[in-house]
Amino acid sequence: MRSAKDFFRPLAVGAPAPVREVPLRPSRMIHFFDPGNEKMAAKVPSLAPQVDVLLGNLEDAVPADRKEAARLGLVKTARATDFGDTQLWTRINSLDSPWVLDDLLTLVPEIGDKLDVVMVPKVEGAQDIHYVDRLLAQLEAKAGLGRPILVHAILETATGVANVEEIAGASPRMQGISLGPADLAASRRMKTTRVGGGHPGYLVRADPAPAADGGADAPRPTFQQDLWHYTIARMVDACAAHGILPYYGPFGDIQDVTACEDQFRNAFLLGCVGAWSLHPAQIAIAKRVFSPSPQDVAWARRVIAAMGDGTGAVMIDGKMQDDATYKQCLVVADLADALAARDPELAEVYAAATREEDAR
Ligand SMILES: CC(=O)SCCNC(=O)CCNC(=O)[C@H](O)C(C)(C)COP(=O)(O)OP(=O)(O)OC[C@H]1O[C@@H](n2cnc3c(N)ncnc32)[C@H](O)[C@@H]1OP(=O)(O)O
Ligand SMILES: CC(=O)C(=O)O
Ligand SMILES: [Mg+2]
Repeated sequence: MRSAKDFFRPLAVGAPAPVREVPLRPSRMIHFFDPGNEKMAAKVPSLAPQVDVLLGNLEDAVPADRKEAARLGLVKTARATDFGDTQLWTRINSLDSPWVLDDLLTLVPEIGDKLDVVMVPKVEGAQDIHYVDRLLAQLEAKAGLGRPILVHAILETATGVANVEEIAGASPRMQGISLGPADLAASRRMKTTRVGGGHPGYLVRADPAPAADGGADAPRPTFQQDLWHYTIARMVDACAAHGILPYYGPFGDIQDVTACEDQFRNAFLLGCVGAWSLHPAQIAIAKRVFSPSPQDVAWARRVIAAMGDGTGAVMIDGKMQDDATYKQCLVVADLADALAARDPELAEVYAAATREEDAR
């Protein structure tokens, strides 16, 4: 293991210094597009102002015989597009694939100055991050880049989940982790064929009713459970412990916008900052879910104002507030401020709700 003293030294002579804090830029939706698909790539300039992150996908969903076209398409799109303050990410091919080396050897020199984050699939442990970390440093030095490209890991193997804490802390380059429910299900030999979401067979059943209410013959309600709760919670803790950001990944049933919203909201409430959008229809869902509600923002701001220096206890509308609720409210209010800085419409919605709360 590297000494803590060396952790923030560049891994190659001439490479930019590692970041000390992950930049908290809004990333409510990581919008996937296939850069080799000309129709999709043509939509990038109009999508850029609508999303927080655009991700050129080179891995799964890109056919094997289109890998090179996707890589070159990403170079072309990145060069031709003004992304404004929208981030540009890429998902490279997996580290055991025949394409990943060329992905990195092409992208860093060609568009390294435009790439914010490289997403690495099927990460199994710290060793995978260390490999990418050193290679990126060498390539950044060679390309003369002035800032480091950050790294995002997909949690999608059983071994990766077992090692999630060491992955989260493997490098100052680590920006965040996304849940990859499809590959993870396969790796664990789960018996679901969906991309994320629940399964009607994964449930608990109420006890039989008392004899007076029909006993064993009475219907027994069932309650569907969340297949992903354990993994998301573990991922959130690992990320929070290492100061990086957790994300829910993809929801494959594009037409089921209701269940998509539920899955995203569960992740938001548990601590995730965003999710992937695979189709334009999922962009608005992620934007809605991962922006705190105006009522929650107004309430949080009211508690913060009432708590002064954040210590002690006060009563607001019959509810006790203290140092801990103050911190909870700061999470919501700080997120709202960051989103409002990027989105004037949202800023106005939050301001109006705050005025209304203050007037009560
Ligand atoms: C498990 C994982 O690894 S998940 C991550 C990997 N998967 C992906 O990246 C998938 C990305 N998404 C897609 O490939 C597509 O959305 C699909 C295949 C799911 C559906 O595509 P289509 O059948 O074309 O959907 P649909 O007909 O509804 O598309 C409507 C329009 O949106 C466009 N569109 C669809 N998805 C996207 C996208 N992600 N970005 C930009 N435009 C898109 C289509 O090109 C189409 O354009 P048009 O109206 O000009 O013809
Ligand atoms: C996200 C992803 O890659 C997966 O679910 O497999
Ligand atoms: Mg996957």
